[in-house]
Parts: sequence; C-alpha cells; structure tokens
Amino acid sequence: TTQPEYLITRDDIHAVLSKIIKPDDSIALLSDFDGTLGRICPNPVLTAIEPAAKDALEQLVKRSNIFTGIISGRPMADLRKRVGIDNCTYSGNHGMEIVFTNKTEFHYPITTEMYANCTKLKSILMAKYVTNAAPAWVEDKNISLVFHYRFVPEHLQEAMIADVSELVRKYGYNPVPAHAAIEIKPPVVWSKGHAALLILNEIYGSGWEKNIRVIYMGDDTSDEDVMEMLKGKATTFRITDNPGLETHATYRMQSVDTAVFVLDWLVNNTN
Ligand SMILES: O=P(O)(O)OC[C@H]1O[C@H](O[C@H]2O[C@H](CO)[C@@H](O)[C@H](O)[C@H]2O)[C@H](O)[C@@H](O)[C@@H]1O
Repeated sequence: TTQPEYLITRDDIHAVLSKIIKPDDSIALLSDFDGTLGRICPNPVLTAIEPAAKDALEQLVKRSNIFTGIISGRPMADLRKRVGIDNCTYSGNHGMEIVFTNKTEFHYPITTEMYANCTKLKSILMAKYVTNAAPAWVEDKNISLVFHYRFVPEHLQEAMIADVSELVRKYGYNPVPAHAAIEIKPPVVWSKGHAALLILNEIYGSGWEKNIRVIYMGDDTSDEDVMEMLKGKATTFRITDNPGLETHATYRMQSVDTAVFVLDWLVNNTN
C-alpha cells in the first residue's frame, strides 16, 4: 500500500503545517512522550523531556486558542513529573488514566481479576526471564507491564519475544511490540485513541472536528491507535527512522527534532 509522505526537511514540515493551520485557528495539540518529546534511551528512568520541547510547550499552554495534551504509556504521575508543565492535560498508561487541568481525573475501570493476573504474570516473567544470563527486566505500571529486552543478547531475543508474547496471551493480556520492549496491556477495549477522543469531546464538546485543528505526534505502535481513530479528523505525524514503515498517520517524519520543529512552528505561526 502507498504510505504517507515522509517529511524530511523543515521546509517539508513548514509547507504541510502552513496548509492546515492559520494563525487564529483553535488548535488541539496532542502528543506522545517517549520518542516524541524525549529521546529513546537505554533506561526509562533516564528519559527527560527535550529542553526545546519544554520551552515551546511552556509558551503554547499560555495561548487561549491552543489546548495541549500528552498521552503516554507511562504511568500518569511519572509522565506529569517528567514533563513538568502546568496547564497541560496528561494521560498515562496508554490512555487508561487522564488528569485534566481542572484536576478532574478519569480512570478506566480495571477488574480485580485483571489486577491479579497482572501480578501473577509479573512474577512468572521475573522468575523465568530476569536472569543474569538474559538480563531482561519487567517494568510494573500497576495496571500494565513492560517487558524490556534491550540488554538481552540479540541471538536470544526472537525466541524470547515469542515465548513472552504467548505467556502474556495465556493470561488474557495483550502483548504489543515497542522499542526493545513488549508492552503488556490489560484486555480492555481502550487505547490512546479512545483517550484522545474522550479528551477532545470533553474539552470541545461533540462536533469538534468541524472547527478544531487537531495535531497528534507519536513514534510507537500504541500511537497508531490514535492515528487510526482520528483519521479524517486530525493531522497525525508518525515519527520513524524507517522509511518503509506502514502507518495510519497522515504524514511520517524522522525524529524528536522534527517534533520539536512542529512545536516551534506553532509558537511562531499562531496567535
Ligand atoms: O507512550 P510513550 O510516551 O511513548 O511511552 C511508551 C513507553 O516508554 C518507555 O519505554 C520506552 O522508552 C524508554 C526510554 O527511552 C526505552 O528505554 C524503552 O526501550 C522504550 O520501550 C516506558 O518505559 C514505558 O513504560 C512506556 O510505555
């Protein structure tokens, strides 16, 4: 299938943005965090928001015609701390947790059985795969897990991914590929895409797609849910260094630097 345009240069991005956004438009800027506003690094505790992204966001949150929201796989509290900007809506755990600027919170209901399975799954994964020989590790996000395998020798990774995915499915959870990791999500019909729609409906009311310009940027498989669900209602950018990657996004672009360029463009070209 034909894939969307791969925007390489700043001129490419400028040309696209100036076509879709006029200075006085009402804009909803939604973004992913890791790999979009902060660079992917070996350990999630080391990730910080790119200083230029923070500078731009700090200016954008003050604009009355711009709404900003960040939707991440990280737990909400961790995300909020790492971004560190007030007047921004935060959604964590792949959309299952949301906190609006007026402090209203949304939590997708997780059953006791799901919590119990998550705990069981964690201890089985730890016992089976977190060894000196295969230094994988499990990130516990309370209602979801991440199995990180970056430091597992490459020749062991493929079989390990298959085994872990099978085990996750056995416990009714969903394994989703991520950067050197498997995101382990609870069996619920709720994604970053559902969170994006909930946020937009909450902020603007139904029918927002007629008069709000929505932008979404993200770099991972879980961001594809937003790109698919907002098709025709938003302009979405998939960040990837793989020119052959298939995506639901409107455009593809290369890196955190290009995401920062989008933020700076909004600062300089909107009122
Ligand atoms: O939805 P996001 O904001 O993109 O968060 C997705 C996951 O990000 C983190 O893991 C990823 O980034 C780490 C830091 O760069 C990297 O070490 C890891 O390999 C990546 O998978 C985070 O640890 C997860 O909880 C998030 O779900």
